[in-house]
Amino acid sequence: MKPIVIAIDGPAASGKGTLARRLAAAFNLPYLDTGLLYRVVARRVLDHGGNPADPAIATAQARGLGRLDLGRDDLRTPEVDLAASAVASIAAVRAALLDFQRNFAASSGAVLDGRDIGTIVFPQAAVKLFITASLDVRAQRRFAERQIQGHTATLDAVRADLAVRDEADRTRTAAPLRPADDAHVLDTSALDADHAFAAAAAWVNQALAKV
Ligand SMILES: Nc1ncnc2c1ncn2[C@@H]1O[C@H](COP(=O)(O)OP(=O)(O)OP(=O)(O)O)[C@@H](O)[C@H]1O
Ligand SMILES: Nc1ccn([C@@H]2O[C@H](COP(=O)(O)O)[C@@H](O)[C@H]2O)c(=O)n1
Repeated sequence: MKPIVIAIDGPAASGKGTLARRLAAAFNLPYLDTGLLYRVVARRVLDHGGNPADPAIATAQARGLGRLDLGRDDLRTPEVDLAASAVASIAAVRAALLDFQRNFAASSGAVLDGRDIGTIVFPQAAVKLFITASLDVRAQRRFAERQIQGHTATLDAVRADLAVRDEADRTRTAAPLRPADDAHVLDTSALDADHAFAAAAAWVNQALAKV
């Protein structure tokens, strides 16, 4: 198969990562969760006692990011959720992370998920998907996930965290969250993961038939 890039964007907990991992396995492509990059930058700023909204501090941490940082097990806390959204609104942080994302797909193609993959990182991607679901459905899914992991956050707190991040991600000046003009939009509010995968795989096969 010719290496292709599959770009997947959407709001928090919409199911991007679940879908991206399945597509990567099915089409034999490497997978990058780009949210992790912003989470690592945020984690590093917090570790140094810095303010995630401070452009100089956040950009310095983004420039020093290493591949090993992505394996940290302390990147998915509520504190890091909000700090990641803060560092992600800084244009210089985003610029510092662009090469990493593009290099990731350079030799073999890739599936990447995030907020600006189809609009900024890979505007020429062979397939662009925008995965969404209602706030209530996303909150319920994330809440259930966090309960299994033993977290104590309430459903209301999880919903509030998602709403705050969505608003910040959609309204920022730097690479705001939005579907690319040529993205396939998939609302998974009433779709389980198998049906979401089937719809997305059909779009990928359509695109592959053209390359
Ligand atoms: N179509 C679906 N139906 C039901 N549950 C789903 C579906 N897709 C994903 N999930 C579940 O919803 C939760 C969030 O999914 P996932 O982590 O893939 O979202 P995400 O968009 O990648 O989130 P984030 O932006 O925080 O990285 C997970 O528990 C996952 O198992
Ligand atoms: N391409 C991306 C990916 C992520 N972000 C920001 O990071 C936050 C955490 O991302 P998750 O996918 O792990 O939820 C997210 O809220 C965004 O602010 C981004 O800007 N661009």
